[in-house]
Amino acid sequence: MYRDGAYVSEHVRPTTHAQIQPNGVDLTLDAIFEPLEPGRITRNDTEIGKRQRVASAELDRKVPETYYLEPGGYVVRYDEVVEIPEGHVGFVYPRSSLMRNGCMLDTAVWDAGYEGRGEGLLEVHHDIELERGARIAQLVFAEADHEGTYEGTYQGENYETPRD
Ligand SMILES: O=c1ccn([C@H]2C[C@H](O)[C@@H](COP(=O)(O)OP(=O)(O)OP(=O)(O)O)O2)c(=O)[nH]1
Repeated sequence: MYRDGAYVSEHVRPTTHAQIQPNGVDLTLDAIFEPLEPGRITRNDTEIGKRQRVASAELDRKVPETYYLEPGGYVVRYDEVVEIPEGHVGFVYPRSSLMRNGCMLDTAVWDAGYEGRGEGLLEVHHDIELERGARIAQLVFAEADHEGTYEGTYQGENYETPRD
């Protein structure tokens, strides 16, 4: 069974009322990165290739900061710290407005016990303007059996990353 948005919001911080949806909680955009060098995935190891943070558009000196993105693949970091409670698995979907504008978010499985500010792959098929702090995704929780809890590489990721 999927949990309701109010339950999910107890595990996402900070959360404003506007982020709480009937079936989940919207996640907002913090930073955007562009992969620069090849990464590597072997049988025993994973290496994330060097990447560069995308600067916000200087055009019009928009406040809050706004990113103007041309077609390509970008890695986005969400602003909220997410905690996946035991007995659950998390899934992130794109906000439909993103999709309707010709963009897509590709996401993987969010494991029970994971805590951090996660990332997703933003596919831009058509130029788009995204404000930093805009809602771009929605996190939902499904009840799930599991053996053990998440203890991988990304546990606690970006926890301390300052929001500059
Ligand atoms: O779209 C996603 C999906 C998952 N995660 C977070 C939550 C998840 O629990 C963690 C690790 O994901 P995964 O287990 O897929 O990572 P991995 O590549 O297998 O690395 P490791 O084995 O070190 O966990 O990353 C994200 O930030 N974005």
